[in-house]
Amino acid sequence: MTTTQDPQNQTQARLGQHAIPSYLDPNNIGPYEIFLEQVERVTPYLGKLAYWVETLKRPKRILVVDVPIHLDDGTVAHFEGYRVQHNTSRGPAKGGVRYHQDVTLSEVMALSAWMTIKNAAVNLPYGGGKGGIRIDPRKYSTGELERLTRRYTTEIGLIIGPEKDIPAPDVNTNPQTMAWMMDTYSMNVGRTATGVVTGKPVSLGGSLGRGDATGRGVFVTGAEAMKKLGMGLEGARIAVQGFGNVGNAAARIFHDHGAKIVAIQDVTGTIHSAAGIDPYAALEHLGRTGKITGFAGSEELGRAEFWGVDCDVLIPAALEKQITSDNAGQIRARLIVEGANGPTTPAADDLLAERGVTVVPDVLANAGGVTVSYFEWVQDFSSFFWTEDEINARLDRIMSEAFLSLWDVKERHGVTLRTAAYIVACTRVLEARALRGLYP
Ligand SMILES: NC(=O)C1=CN([C@@H]2O[C@H](COP(=O)(O)OP(=O)(O)OC[C@H]3O[C@@H](n4cnc5c(N)ncnc54)[C@H](OP(=O)(O)O)[C@@H]3O)[C@@H](O)[C@H]2O)C=CC1
Ligand SMILES: O=C(O)CCC(=O)C(=O)O
Repeated sequence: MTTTQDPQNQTQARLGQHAIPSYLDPNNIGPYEIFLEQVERVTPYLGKLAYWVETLKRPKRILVVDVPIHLDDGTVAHFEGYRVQHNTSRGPAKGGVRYHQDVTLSEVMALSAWMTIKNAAVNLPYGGGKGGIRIDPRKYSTGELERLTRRYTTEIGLIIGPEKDIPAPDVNTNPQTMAWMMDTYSMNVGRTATGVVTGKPVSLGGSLGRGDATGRGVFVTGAEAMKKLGMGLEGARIAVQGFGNVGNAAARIFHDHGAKIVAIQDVTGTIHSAAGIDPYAALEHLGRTGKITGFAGSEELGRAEFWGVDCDVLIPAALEKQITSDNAGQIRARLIVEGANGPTTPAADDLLAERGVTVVPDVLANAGGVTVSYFEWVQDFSSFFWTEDEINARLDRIMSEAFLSLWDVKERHGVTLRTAAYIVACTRVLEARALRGLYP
């Protein structure tokens, strides 16, 4: 643990600095507070590298941009956009772009920092970055979203690029968004630069397998954890929060391997069926009706009831801070596999650990997406494309090996899998920092 005798802490005190940057509200830090707490927890395990730990607490670069667009009615609207490069010690920044009405600087900082940890935990040659625009995209037309995306790309064009920072899809963005970003960046630099974003359509240099990659990684790490816990896949009862890119792919792949999806929650509601929900049919129902509720053979539950559903595995695949000290005690699953970024607060983590619930943390469980993004980037550079079988085989191997090696670290130190992931990732990032040194 860091102490006041620690010379680095004395330096911080002399400078009048502390962990919370002045551009965040100290009384309401937001999601970045979770990340700071996670760094605090890992510091005692970093040995001499703890000397560099302040590096992790401060993002390397933050760009806040104004994104003005013409709406369809001829008026002008301004939106707040962000791109945060948390760390680039191990390579270019890498991470998605989120469109959501609740996006804040603190949230993008946290998401960017989690990318640093995730990329290092699975040993991809990247730092961490993330972007976002504070907008409810459901209220805007396709044309308005295209203008928004193109203007945002131009504004952040100062700091992105195939060798600098490579965006990808996240909540409410998709391959079409990436196609617009790629095209705008390419027009601005005067050449077709497919490697500037990943998660593109396959016909524009995207990779086969990227669509389902995050959900597939959730499945692979979840299945490995089940083996360790002596749980069988056949008939295992799964509850999924969030039925978008990550949640629905994870549900489909677990279903394909004999597990039973017993509950699904999204923004529109919660459905439950002890007999099991066919996720393919639920997806078709969602596409046709615009909501998950009303699915044949299921009953509707209240939002809070979702957390108490009788299940073996819980997959939060929506947003941050969903599992808190208020609902962690109700969770009946033995295993939680975090498809979302930051779904569990540190206080809830402690409660779950006390209750013997195993958590496969976001920085491992949902790393399948960025892993196939890495494959896409490599394919774009070499202009040589792999088959879907090759991609899936490489993805499965990376995810399984990362899980097994982090499980060993967890056993060796007697810590949670999250702390194990942070030990490995922070060590890799800070080793790179120390080797590169400071200039001059
Ligand atoms: N896409 C990717 O490759 C990766 C994504 N992630 C993380 O996974 C999570 C989900 O991302 P992704 O699937 O891409 O996003 P999507 O936009 O595709 O889907 C988000 C899903 O979450 C639901 N949702 C949003 N808010 C709530 C809420 N308050 N309660 C319940 N459900 C909610 C949405 O419901 P509705 O559709 O009704 O709005 C939707 O089903 C995020 O945390 C993201 O950062 C992590 C790694 C990679
Ligand atoms: O594919 C990527 O580059 C990043 C995906 C992402 O945003 C995430 O893992 O949270």
